[in-house]
Amino acid sequence: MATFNPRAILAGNEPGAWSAPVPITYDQRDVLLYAVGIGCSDLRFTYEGHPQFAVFPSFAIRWGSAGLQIDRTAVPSSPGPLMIDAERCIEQLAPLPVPVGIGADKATTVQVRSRLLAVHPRGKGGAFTEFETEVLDGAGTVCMRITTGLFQRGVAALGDIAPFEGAGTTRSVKTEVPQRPADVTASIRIADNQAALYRLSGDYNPLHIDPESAKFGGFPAPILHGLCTYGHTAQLLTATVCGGDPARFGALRGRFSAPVYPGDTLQVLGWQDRPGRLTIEARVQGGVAGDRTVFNNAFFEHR
Ligand SMILES: C/C=C/C(=O)SCCNC(=O)CCNC(=O)[C@H](O)C(C)(C)COP(=O)(O)OP(=O)(O)OC[C@H]1O[C@@H](n2cnc3c(N)ncnc32)[C@H](O)[C@@H]1OP(=O)(O)O
Repeated sequence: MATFNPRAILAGNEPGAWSAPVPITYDQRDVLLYAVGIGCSDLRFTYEGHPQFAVFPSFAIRWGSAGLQIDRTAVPSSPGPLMIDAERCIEQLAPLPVPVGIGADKATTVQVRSRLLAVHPRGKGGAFTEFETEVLDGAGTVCMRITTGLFQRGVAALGDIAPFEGAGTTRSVKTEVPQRPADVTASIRIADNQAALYRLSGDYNPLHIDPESAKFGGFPAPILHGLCTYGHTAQLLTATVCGGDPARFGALRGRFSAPVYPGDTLQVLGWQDRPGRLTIEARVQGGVAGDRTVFNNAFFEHR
């Protein structure tokens, strides 16, 4: 029977060691493809000839846990479609460098390092694992700080995993949505082929395209990447709250509380809870899975 001891790595509930930084290179095509993958239509993010062409801040989200060699004596795994994205936070400290063209010679390079933050058992034989990632530009400035939360489902049923004690300090937050009407609302229909488009940014998990994999994962149809939901939420908030200015994006955190399907209409609601910060929730009405809250325990910080 597999046993896990995250305490061996997360002694005193402190984060694990940082990985060695890994270089990651991207060009304008990667930036453009990501922007359309999250439903952007603002030319600042979708046209390299725009005078304020910029990398959309959540572009970095794909690098969560980059560089980390995961120790499987500490972190349970669940195979393929049974592992799902659970939470994310991205904090922008400085803009990501903008590549000057398309092709390897025009690409820009950042350094990315990660560390393990926490591993905790969750009911029904599941586990919740969190990592922290930093993205550094060529001058060594930390541009982005990312927290990645993954939910390993069904590990007990699959691997008969012995109960284990959690370790580390979670970054999860609980937020209550006010009863009053939202101060900000924005919505977008997720295109039928959005997951097929988003996966071209590098997340080829078949859960998002192959009906058989979706069935194995317990879903009636392929579900949207959590990071695609996150990106849509981020771009709607940037457009609505920040006038489309990426420099005003501070941080976006939240939990993927229920799956989104291509064809759903995503509605993002925000309640100003203090200057520069909104409590956020995203909802879907109807569709394959009926009315549901799909992104909660969430906030957006802006400048
Ligand atoms: C590689 C994959 C890529 C992807 O992109 S996957 C697509 C994006 N992700 C999703 O669509 C996930 C949507 N979320 C869900 O379907 C559900 O959400 C979960 C299956 C993750 C969990 O649901 P359930 O098993 O019914 O859990 P519970 O009974 O509601 O809660 C059990 C404990 O787990 C915590 N929890 C629930 N959801 C999450 C989450 N998303 N992230 C972190 N923790 C979660 C709760 O708090 C609670 O814990 P406490 O008993 O200690 O209170």
